[in-house]
Amino acid sequence: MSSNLKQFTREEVAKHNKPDDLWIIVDANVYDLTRFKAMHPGGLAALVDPEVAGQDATDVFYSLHRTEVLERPQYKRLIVGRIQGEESVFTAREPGDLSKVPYGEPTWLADGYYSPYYTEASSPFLKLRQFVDEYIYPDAQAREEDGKRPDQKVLDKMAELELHAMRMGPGKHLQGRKLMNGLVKPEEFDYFHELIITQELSRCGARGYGDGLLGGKVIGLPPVLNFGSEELKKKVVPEVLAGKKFICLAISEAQAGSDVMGLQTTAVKSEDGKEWIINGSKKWITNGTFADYFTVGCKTEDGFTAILVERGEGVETRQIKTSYSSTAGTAFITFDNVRVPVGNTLGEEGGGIFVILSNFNHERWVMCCASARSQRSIIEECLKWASQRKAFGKPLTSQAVIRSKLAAMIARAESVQNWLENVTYQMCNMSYKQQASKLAGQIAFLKSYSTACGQETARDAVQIFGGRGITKTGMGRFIEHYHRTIPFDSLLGGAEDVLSDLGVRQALRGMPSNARL
Ligand code: HEM
Repeated sequence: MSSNLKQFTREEVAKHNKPDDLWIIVDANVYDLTRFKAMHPGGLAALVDPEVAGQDATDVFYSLHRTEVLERPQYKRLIVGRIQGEESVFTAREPGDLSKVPYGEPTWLADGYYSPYYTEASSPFLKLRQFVDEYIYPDAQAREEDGKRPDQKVLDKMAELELHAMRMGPGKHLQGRKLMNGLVKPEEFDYFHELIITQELSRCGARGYGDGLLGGKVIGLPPVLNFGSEELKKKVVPEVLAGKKFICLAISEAQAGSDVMGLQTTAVKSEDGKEWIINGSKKWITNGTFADYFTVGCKTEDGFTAILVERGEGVETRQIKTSYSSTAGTAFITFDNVRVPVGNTLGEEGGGIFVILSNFNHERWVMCCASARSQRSIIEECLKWASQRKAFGKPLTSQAVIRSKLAAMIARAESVQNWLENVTYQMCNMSYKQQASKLAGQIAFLKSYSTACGQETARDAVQIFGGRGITKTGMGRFIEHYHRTIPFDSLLGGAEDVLSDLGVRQALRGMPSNARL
């Protein structure tokens, strides 16, 4: 494009400085705004200002607009030429590009840094960056606008790479699958690969959409995979891992959340003993509005039992309006005399607690992966904004208070990522049973620490962005989104305080009886 552009000198551009003949320079490109000026969302006055009309408006432009504004075709068309002998400096990133912004990538991806954890086998996963940029990011942004569930085409594309299967972690369910078009052998796939997948998906910048992308499966399918009958698995697992059907985990209720034993949904056997009859309701169920299957925690004669319910007669789902988008399909669900074959029992009757608890570690660890990556994206936004925004004639970075907030954010994100990688390394080397006993406390701490860090970073980011940090469009849109949705992270999978307490209780249980000061 650059070679075909007409070349102008700055003096030539300066002659076009009237409302009926209005040019400006942004990043070496010459824009004719004569007809656009009346439609400019920032108003006419900003453009006809003598400091702007006919002048180089690069600095003022970038202190008010995101680069992506100039990428929109309707604005690209306003370019009439290029300043002689100059090139554009601020290029939009290409799909798959790594960030060059310091701390914009974890060290294993940052130029010139090393990692003890990532090997050659991890590198194919970089291809995922391009996939996310090309397919997931645009759908995430569009669905964030219209609130609809993720496009089936995106889910199908993810299935082609076996992303749905890989998000369940290493295990038998990967056997015979061509992961990332064969780049990684199923037996080589480990938790670091899964960490990368979760972190790359979180880069879509839309919290609710991330959950809409079969988030319910990550927590709802493991009980079927690990505790379902062969017949049940044969029916459910292939269609869920192909992205064709949604499953969700339905545990919390209006009257009981963290208090799993206080749940009131009941399942009683039919007279012939062949069916469960389920009655009750569930609340805040991710993906519930569009789920085909529900892994439901029920009170039964013997205690608490996990049962798989298929959408059908007596199952009603209703959207809950949460502080994030309806893309996640967060539902209130009612079960009204729902009849389910007894073969749908997951694990032992009365053994539901074990079934549900056995997945908590993995679920919380996934949340930590996402949290660490989202914090990093916020740092990148803040570093860019603070560098390009001028206040009192100087970039925001010249203010010590801004630098101090950036320092705290970076320290938080790096500590979360480094702790996370250490825990991930332990997971790769421990059996599932060892993980359950040795890592439950560590992961609970890490989860509550990550989300506490995320909340502080969100608050600092809003202070750095000012009013834009609470504005849904424009420069601060990702900050507004993050700040609005971050409390959710601190609740799901166990509220912050509950998890910290769990971590301490686990530690106390491990205290040697002969330990004395
Ligand atoms: C190629 C030239 C320009 C284009 C295509 C353009 C386009 C836009 C768009 C799309 C918005 C809406 C905000 C958003 O969604 O990000 C906007 C806002 C704005 N623009 Fe421009 N603009 C241009 C140049 C300028 C210049 C040179 C100024 C100089 C002061 C300016 C001042 C503003 C202001 C003050 C706002 C409101 C910002 C806010 O609400 O925070 N624009 N512009």
